[in-house]
Amino acid sequence: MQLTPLHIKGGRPLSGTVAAQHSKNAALPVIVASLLSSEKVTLHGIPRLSDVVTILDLMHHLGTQHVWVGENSLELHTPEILHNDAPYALVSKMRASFIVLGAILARTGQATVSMPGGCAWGPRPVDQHVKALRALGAEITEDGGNFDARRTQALNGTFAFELLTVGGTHNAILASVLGDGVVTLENASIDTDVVDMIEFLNALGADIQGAGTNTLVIRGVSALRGGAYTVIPDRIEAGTFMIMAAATRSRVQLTNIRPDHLQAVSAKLRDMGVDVQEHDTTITVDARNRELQPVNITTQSYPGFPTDLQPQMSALLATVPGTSVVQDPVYPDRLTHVAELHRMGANITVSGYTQVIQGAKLHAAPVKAADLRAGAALIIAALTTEGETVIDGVQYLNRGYERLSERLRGLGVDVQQSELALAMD
Ligand SMILES: CC(=O)N[C@H]1[C@@H](OP(=O)(O)OP(=O)(O)OC[C@H]2O[C@@H](n3ccc(=O)[nH]c3=O)[C@H](O)[C@@H]2O)O[C@H](CO)[C@@H](O)[C@@H]1O
Ligand SMILES: C=C(OP(=O)(O)O)C(=O)O
Repeated sequence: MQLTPLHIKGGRPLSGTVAAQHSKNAALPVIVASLLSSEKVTLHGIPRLSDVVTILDLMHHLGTQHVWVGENSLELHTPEILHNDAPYALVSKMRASFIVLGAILARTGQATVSMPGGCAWGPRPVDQHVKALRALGAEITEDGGNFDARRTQALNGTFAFELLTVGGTHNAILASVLGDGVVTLENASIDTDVVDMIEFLNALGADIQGAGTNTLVIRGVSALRGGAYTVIPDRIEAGTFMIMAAATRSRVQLTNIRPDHLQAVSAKLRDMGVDVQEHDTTITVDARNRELQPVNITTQSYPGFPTDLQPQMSALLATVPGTSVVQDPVYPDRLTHVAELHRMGANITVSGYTQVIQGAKLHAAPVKAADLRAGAALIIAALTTEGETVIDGVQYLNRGYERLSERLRGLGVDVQQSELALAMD
């Protein structure tokens, strides 16, 4: 869907308080995990995002009935799986959809799921998802861009991931929860979004030990019951607002925060000279009257500095005098923001996954987001300029930021856009 561009007039500080939304990347797997129960599940803290609409379309195809029972609360019910397949048209829109493979396989013993579509910034393989399921006893064939997975008995045994993968860990857990097997996953992801899905599944009666460590032990159970669960706050969205406050030399308070999930971001902003104060569920970022310092950043799996905040941080550093080096080995091609920042006067040299950034004063320009976090980076850059920046590609922002222009306005940003009316039913 093509949406009207954002028009942002920057050059003035932000102020006030913004409540972080609940986590997109935790909500999506929790929604998918509800497929493992035939009973009703109520989820709170589901952000109203286009990615949520996409996953609900796919769930509808699989046999899930859903109803919004509050602004951010969703009731899901999958009495039975009506279709064992996730076709390309539904999976290609969003890579996270691929984890329905494990869930359908667990519930029915057979699943056909299309290979996830190529992402805006480069290749994102699923070899570890497939290796894990095969090692645990599933038969998987690949034909015409589809994976066909079958199991004749419950998954069982041990698999050690060759690298840390959030989605691969989600998929292997989902495939192992039901049945009479015992699965051990080694070198599993300790990402907050994996821990959240495990806590949700355990609340429904699953037996998964080791959440937040690299070794997970999943003892299969015969069925999951229904229940209610609240998804964690969105650390990436919160981090985006923190970086925005630093870039505009402002003081902003964030509520609905898990400060422990944002340690790497808080530490980097403090290294730059920003005052970051943490309380139980709030963070206050104060960069007023500060001369920020350049820093070097290398992305890592959680709890390291997240790749999902790399473009935003690069935009901030593009305005900070001195030389910063930003490296993103997690997604070496995640660089679509760079050419657009160049249009705004940024001095960024790219070599492989390394950006060498010389801070400069940016100016307004028409720019285009090619993916979600690149769009956020362009907003951050626009807020530092005096003129009006027109940002196209708004549909990507609606994948991950709830009511964004309204919330930016709440912080004093001069932003114009026809608000997106998402079809959320
Ligand atoms: C919807 C969602 O939650 N998306 C997040 C999730 O994506 P996603 O779950 O796709 O990311 P992964 O953690 O799987 O990817 C991490 C690294 O492992 C590699 N890899 C992954 C799987 C595999 O089978 N083979 C392989 O080589 C990837 O190319 C990447 O270099 O975690 C990423 C890393 O924190 C975030 O950027 C995404 O926002
Ligand atoms: C990259 C992201 O999402 P996805 O993995 O769905 O592309 C993201 O949330 O930044």
